[in-house]
Amino acid sequence: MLLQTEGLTKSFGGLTAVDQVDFGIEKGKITAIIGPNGAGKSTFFNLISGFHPPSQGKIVYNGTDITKMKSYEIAKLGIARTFQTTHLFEQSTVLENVIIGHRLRTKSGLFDAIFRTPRLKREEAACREKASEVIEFVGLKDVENQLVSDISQEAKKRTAFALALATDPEIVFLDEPAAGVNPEETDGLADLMRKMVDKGITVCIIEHKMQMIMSLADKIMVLNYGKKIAEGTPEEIRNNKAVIQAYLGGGDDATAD
Ligand SMILES: Nc1ncnc2c1ncn2[C@@H]1O[C@H](COP(=O)(O)OP(=O)(O)OP(=O)(O)O)[C@@H](O)[C@H]1O
Repeated sequence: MLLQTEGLTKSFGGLTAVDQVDFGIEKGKITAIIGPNGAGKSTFFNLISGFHPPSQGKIVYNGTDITKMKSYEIAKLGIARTFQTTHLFEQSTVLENVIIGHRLRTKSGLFDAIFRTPRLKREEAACREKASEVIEFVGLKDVENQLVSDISQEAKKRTAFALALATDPEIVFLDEPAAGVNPEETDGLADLMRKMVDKGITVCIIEHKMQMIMSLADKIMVLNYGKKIAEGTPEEIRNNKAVIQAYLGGGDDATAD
């Protein structure tokens, strides 16, 4: 397993958002995390990417215990995540957004910026090159100089992917990559995820669009009230009684596409 959690738990006051979750993510595969609203999916992502410290349990990545690491240390190991498109700078271009995102993760500090050191110049050139490469990869070359406020929701999603890819990750965590886009655009984003896997990147997604998940994922984990209630192939999950009960019982919208 590329990434493994053991007894992973997060409590917020009296509420256990993630409850004793043991789960493994296999290298080179697409893994999906599903579950009714409030099931703990985003919190699970936040624990893995170091945005919240776990209350209990362990996270092991490539043999390294990352449980207590800070988010920037985890990012350096090759773990990336996307944020909602609302995190993009609307009044900057696609290219600028990707460059800024990349710059935030490179090393030079205020000293370099004031004195325009060779290191800064080298890093700027490398950032531009990398940004250009990932923009091409996600299919946004033709809109790279447009303001984010002027591009479609699908293109914003692709920009969010590009931001994550600019750090050269081994694994990317995508939080609802297809929320708010139409079925055709959803297919395009699914193709992009497959292309990422073909490039050797391991993909883990949270998504409510079941049709997409069922055709895309190699493995699915289902959370409900913070607990893992099932894991398996799409076929196994489709026929799992506990899963059907969780969705029907919760009146969730997850079956709608
Ligand atoms: N920072 C926080 N402080 C307190 N409670 C939180 C915090 N983050 C999440 N929660 C709670 O933890 C539970 C799980 O939330 P989480 O966002 O992880 O669920 P989710 O499965 O991603 O839901 P959705 O599908 O609606 O996005 C919810 O009850 C939520 O209110």
